[in-house]
Amino acid sequence: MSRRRLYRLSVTSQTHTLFVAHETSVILSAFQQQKEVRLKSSPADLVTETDQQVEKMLISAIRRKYPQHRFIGEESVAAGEAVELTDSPTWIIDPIDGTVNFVHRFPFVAVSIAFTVNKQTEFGIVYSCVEDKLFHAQRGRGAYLNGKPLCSDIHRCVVVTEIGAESRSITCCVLLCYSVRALGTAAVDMCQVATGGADAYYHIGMHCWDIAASTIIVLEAGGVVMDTDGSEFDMMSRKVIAASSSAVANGIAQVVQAFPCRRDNEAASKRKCDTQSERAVAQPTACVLHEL
Ligand SMILES: O=P(O)(O)O[C@H]1[C@H](O)[C@@H](O)[C@H](O)[C@H](O)[C@@H]1O
Ligand SMILES: [Mg+2]
Ligand SMILES: [Mg+2]
Repeated sequence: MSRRRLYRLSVTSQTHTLFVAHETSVILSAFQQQKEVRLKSSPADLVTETDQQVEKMLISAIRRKYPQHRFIGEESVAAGEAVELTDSPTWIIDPIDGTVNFVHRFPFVAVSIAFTVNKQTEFGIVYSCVEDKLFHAQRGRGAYLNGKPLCSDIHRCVVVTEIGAESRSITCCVLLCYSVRALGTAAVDMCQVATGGADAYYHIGMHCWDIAASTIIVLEAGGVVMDTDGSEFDMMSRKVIAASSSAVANGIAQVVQAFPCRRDNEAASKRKCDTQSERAVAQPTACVLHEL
């Protein structure tokens, strides 16, 4: 039987510095510059040349070391590559999560990288560039923020969610007795659950590359992740609830009003036409949010 290669994520302060220096200097230097922006699926779903440049840099750097590995990259998929998660070692990359923020210089932009083998996430990294916060986790070895262990214990009633590119279909509901926050980057939004800064995060319509890394960070910090209907989490379903406990997650699942959302690993052509039908089908619902 082939020896299963063990992949270790050794994020030392030196790696942190390396990671920061290498990948995000491009993002940080472009952050203050004028940008050439293109629309993708909606006015809340943008791409810049920096998104594409950083994804190319990451993939070519990893491919030099691991030529057999596979990739699911947000901008490669946007350019027509299929989303296909197999048992092969696979890197799931969002080069800039929070591109709308990046374009508007709203200081929450992150690089999100997850690594899976046999469809199981081995480690995840979310680097919030402007904040200089490196969230990372390796399966079975805990979750960390800038080298310090994370624990998602409950103390507050804060829910993080987003009304992003899917805003034509507002997955909104009556969220009683919660304070609601949204940072504009699904990856960093979800990491707030791992820090204990939020009780829960939920989203319908994001993509696997938005949350593949933050999912393992929440789990390794002691949190739970599930589908918005309370069933088992499926990274390709574009529906997620992350929470500090099953009780909180199930409480959110009871009030989230889902809308139809084509899976990430559906054929691209099907995915596009369904976006149109999703646009037609889903009606914005009244959203009543009660502050504490
Ligand atoms: O396109 P990027 O990588 O910026 O990811 C964002 C999505 O575009 C939004 O729809 C979604 O609502 C989240 O904001 C997510 O972070
Ligand atoms: Mg993203
Ligand atoms: Mg992105």
